Amino acid sequence: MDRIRIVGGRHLNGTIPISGAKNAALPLMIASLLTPETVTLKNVPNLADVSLLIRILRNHGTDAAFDGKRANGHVHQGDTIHFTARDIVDTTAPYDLVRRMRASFWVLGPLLAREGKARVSLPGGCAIGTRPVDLHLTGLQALGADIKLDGGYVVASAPGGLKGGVVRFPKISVGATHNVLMAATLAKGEVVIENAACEPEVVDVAACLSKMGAKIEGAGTPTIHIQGVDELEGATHTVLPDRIETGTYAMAVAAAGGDVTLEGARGDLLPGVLDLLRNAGVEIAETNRGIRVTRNGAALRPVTVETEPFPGFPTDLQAQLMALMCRADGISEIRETIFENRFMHVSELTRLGADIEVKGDMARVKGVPRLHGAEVMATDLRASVSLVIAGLMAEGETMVNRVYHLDRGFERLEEKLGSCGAEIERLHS
Ligand SMILES: CC(=O)N[C@H]1[C@@H](OP(=O)(O)OP(=O)(O)OC[C@H]2O[C@@H](n3ccc(=O)[nH]c3=O)[C@H](O)[C@@H]2O)O[C@H](CO)[C@@H](O)[C@@H]1O
Ligand SMILES: C=C(OP(=O)(O)O)C(=O)O
Repeated sequence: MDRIRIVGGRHLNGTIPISGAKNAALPLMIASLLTPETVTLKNVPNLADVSLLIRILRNHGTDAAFDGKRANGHVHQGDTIHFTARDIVDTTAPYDLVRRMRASFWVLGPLLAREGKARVSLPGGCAIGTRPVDLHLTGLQALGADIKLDGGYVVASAPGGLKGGVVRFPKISVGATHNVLMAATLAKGEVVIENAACEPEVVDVAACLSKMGAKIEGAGTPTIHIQGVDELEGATHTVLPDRIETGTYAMAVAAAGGDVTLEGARGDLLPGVLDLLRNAGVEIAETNRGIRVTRNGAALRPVTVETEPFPGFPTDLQAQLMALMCRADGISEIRETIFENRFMHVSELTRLGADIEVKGDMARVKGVPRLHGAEVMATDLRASVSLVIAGLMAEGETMVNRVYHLDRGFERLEEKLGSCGAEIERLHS
């Protein structure tokens, strides 16, 4: 298993290109199941999750063709991939593939909408809570699907096609919104989704579906109206920049000190996060190239924040913020409201000398004058990168084990940080 070695204390200076968003690319790829024509996606990040989803889609009959760049082995910033699901050859998404990644469960809605049936294993993904799928299932049932659970699989059918209806989610779910939104595009009649997720990735998927001929209004607000159509066609769409990668590198620069431009980043995707960092003493400027993050010696002020659905502070940046606040000048309070078990980085940060006390969903982080390098273990995707951020601040060497979690969501992390002056390397074993 690969490991990442970091020697802390180096400032970061230069430019970091921001990749396409993993959490938009995955549902966009899945949306290609809705049409026999080609959906071309540009700016697809080169991540383990993307490769795994390509395997899953190929299993359903999708042809995934890369533009020449990747094939020639050149360094690239964003792949262009053409997805063509001319015929769905298999409506089963097997356990062995789906268990490794949460988003793979979202093939359920599109397969059901197009083929009238689907058999999809219950999903995996980051182990950050129980992560039920009840909202996905009741949402599809409201569109007329018959759903049974059989041996760890969701077996869904709608032989006459899905129909219009009102789906009112009792709780906001990004994945259930994606699943029902995609399914609704081919329903007979109008579908209204109430209490929908407003995340930019939902808006990006809706934009691509609209280019494919779907009739959608209200994406990005809590109420989405979809007028079902008989069929969808091909389209070309560019994946939006990754706001979680953007926030992560902004916090890395804040942690290490220095001056870095996050190229291609969009400030409008991070409302609240940039202001929170400014209040903590980090200089942030939105420029025509992206977002410039500067911290030159100023002390970090502590923060009080809780995670919330968009436009609130994202749970996917909670671990990174906690790492940063380990060196703040005072006590921060960070509350995790989305996932009940998303504090697994705390014990690893403690190995580096952090002073963190957890009570229920609240972490109280008392800033310390220094962190010191140690051997730590990555437990999930965002927890892993929080350890990298802590390693950049720590004195001496930090070794992050189990970095396969990182490769699910961060493209060329060592190269991006290394090119700005970080002492970081991947050790293959
Ligand atoms: C691939 C992807 O895009 N993953 C993101 C997606 O995950 P994911 O789509 O799995 O997260 P959800 O928005 O669905 O989860 C939000 C909350 O709703 C609960 N819930 C969800 C579905 C359901 O049927 N029943 C239920 O109770 C979950 O347990 C959680 O407490 O949104 C999360 C919240 O922004 C992010 O942290 C993940 O990075
Ligand atoms: C939790 C995440 O991913 P997943 O939903 O695939 O587990 C994430 O992207 O931070």
